[in-house]
Amino acid sequence: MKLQFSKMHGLGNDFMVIDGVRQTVTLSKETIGQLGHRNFGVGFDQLLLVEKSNTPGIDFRYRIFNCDGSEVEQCGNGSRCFARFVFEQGLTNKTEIAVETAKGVIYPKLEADGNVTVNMGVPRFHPTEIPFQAPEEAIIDPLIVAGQVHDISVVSMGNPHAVQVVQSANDAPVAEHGPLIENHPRFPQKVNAGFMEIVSRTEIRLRVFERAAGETLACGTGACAAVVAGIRRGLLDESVLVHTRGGDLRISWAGAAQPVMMTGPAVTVFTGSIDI
Ligand SMILES: N[C@H](CCC[C@H](N)C(=O)O)C(=O)O
Repeated sequence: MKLQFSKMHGLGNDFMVIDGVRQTVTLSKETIGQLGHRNFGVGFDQLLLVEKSNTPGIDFRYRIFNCDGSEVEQCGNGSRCFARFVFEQGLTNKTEIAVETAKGVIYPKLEADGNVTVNMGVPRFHPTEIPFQAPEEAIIDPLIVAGQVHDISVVSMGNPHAVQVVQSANDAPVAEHGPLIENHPRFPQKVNAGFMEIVSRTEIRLRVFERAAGETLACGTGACAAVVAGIRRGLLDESVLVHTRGGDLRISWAGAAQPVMMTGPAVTVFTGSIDI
């Protein structure tokens, strides 16, 4: 079968985006892993699958697979690319859409300046919603990593995040501690590990060691989780500029029970096809 796709990225977090509306797409975990391989396949951090939705008021279904083939609940940088893809491909003429994911509905909007703003939904904090093994919800939890106690903040944006504050994002032990946090036994479904440097109350630098993908140049849900964690810790104001290695995101959160808003770019690199 010849599979049509677009190769896209959001701040260097890159995606293979597939139209599952006009194509019949059935991909095994193994096939996705092969497609995700950067030498033997297309190469991507995540594969994004566009599907029809049968839910009234919802425009599309959005499925996300890490490059190892594991299906996950949410992808922030991918949501911006998703919105650009369905518009560019003529799957919709709407610049503001409702998209259902494995955990909730998000609302991307194509802005006139070329950026995409996404209502990423309400963050969750209870251990059972992360999931995370802890007796109760807390703003900070101690986590032993490499024999040292690290103060983390757990946040779910649909997918799980463990965020810590570091003096310098550039010097943070991302390669060493990222995998230890990702695979920590207190996270039964593993976790994305964020390393946040507070530049000011309205600016951070962030690196994220992503679950099943390793460190990416940017992580949209990671940026949302980091800003929410910083606001809950009293370190950040409502609207924050997030510097990632791939570029900048604007994240804002008005507090409990409010959605997190994310604004950033979405780029189509090329369109192609591959026989699978
Ligand atoms: N690796 C993540 C999924 C991709 C999230 C990231 N690419 C984003 O932009 O939010 C996870 O396993 O939860």
